[in-house]
This record gives sequence, C-alpha cells and structure tokens, in this order.
Amino acid sequence: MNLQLALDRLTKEDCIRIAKETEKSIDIIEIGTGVIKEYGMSIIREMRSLFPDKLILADMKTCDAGKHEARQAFEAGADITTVMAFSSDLTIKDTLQVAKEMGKQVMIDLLEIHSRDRIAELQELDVKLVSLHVGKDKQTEGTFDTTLFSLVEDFNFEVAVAGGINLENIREIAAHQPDIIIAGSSITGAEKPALAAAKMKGI
Ligand SMILES: O=C([C@H](O)CO)[C@H](O)[C@H](O)COP(=O)(O)O
Repeated sequence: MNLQLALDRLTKEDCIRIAKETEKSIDIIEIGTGVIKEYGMSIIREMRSLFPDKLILADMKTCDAGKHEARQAFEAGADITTVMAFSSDLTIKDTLQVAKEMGKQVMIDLLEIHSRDRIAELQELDVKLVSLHVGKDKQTEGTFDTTLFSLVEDFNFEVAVAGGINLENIREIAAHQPDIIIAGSSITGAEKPALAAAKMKGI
C-alpha cells in the first residue's frame, strides 16, 4: 500500500516543511488543488526540484481543456495529474493520450460519482487509476466509508482512497487493500506530522 500525503490549504513554506518532515514515510506527494490555485505551476516545479526521487501528484481536478492542463502539470514535473470522472469522455481520452506520450499517469477522481455505469465507461476508456473520494465539504456528513469500495468492485483499476482518512479509520480501509491511501489533514494538522505519517505507513 502506498501512502499519499495531500498538501491542502497550506502555505508553500508549510508544504515544503511537512513534505520534508514526512518524506521517509510517504510514497507520493500530492500538491493540493487549492495550493496549485494559490501558487500555480511554480509550486510543482519547486517541489520537483526539492524532491527529485518522489512521485508527485498534481491535484489539478481537470474537467475540461484536458490536453492543455495535463501538459501543464506534467511539464512542471508532476508524475500524476487528476481529472474528474464526470468530465467529457473526450477530456479523459485527451489527458490519457498526453500521459501516454509523456510517460506519466492520470488519476480519475470519482468524487460524487455514484453509478457503476460511469465506472464501466471509464474502464472502456482504458482508465487505469481511479480515486474513491469523499470531498472536504461532504466530510461534514461523514468521512470515507468502506461501502464506497462496491463502486469499483469487479473492475480492473488501481484504486486510491481519500476523504478524512486518519489513524482511527485507516485499518478498516486498508483491509480492503486499496493501492494508494491518501491522507491530508490527519497528517498536516497533526502536532507531529512525521509521527502521524509513520504510524499511517506502518499500519
Ligand atoms: O482532494 C482533496 C480534497 O478535495 C480537498 O482538495 C484532499 O486532498 C483529499 O480529500 C485528502 O485530504 P483529507 O480529506 O484532508 O485527508
């Protein structure tokens, strides 16, 4: 299981500090959507140069202009970019094509997708990596819930999971063997982020 650290609602300095502190325990550094909106592609470039050997995911949450946004993220140094599952099939195909040409990956974000019909379409589009995701706002009604795994059951994807994952619920989630566990606030808001990340990685 890979651990992805989501850096959201932080200054650039805090993103760098927390990534450095937790580096040993994390496999993927996610530069969050809001952080990208604040600093643009320059933060992806800076994180790439500071962490040359780490996988970097740019949480672009692309939903249109797929070719352009995928190139932007990849040229800045991201290994993976995110695209929303509700986007047009053309957007998804375009981003997958750019990723193929550049030797990179696309993670399709299943935020607010409830239909297995859409999941089947994504499989047809040759999507390889998806994320089951309970959004920040929706988390006020409850964090990641393992019933969500039924959405992707019997499909053939690499699966990431996100949405309020913490030390209390991680074991139950990990029992479903997702490929990637994404944790943001539970690490970045911890008193000791390095310890929180190490505990999550060590479960
Ligand atoms: O993608 C995310 C969310 O939409 C905010 O942009 C988060 O990175 C993801 O939910 C993980 O963060 P936590 O829920 O704080 O663990």
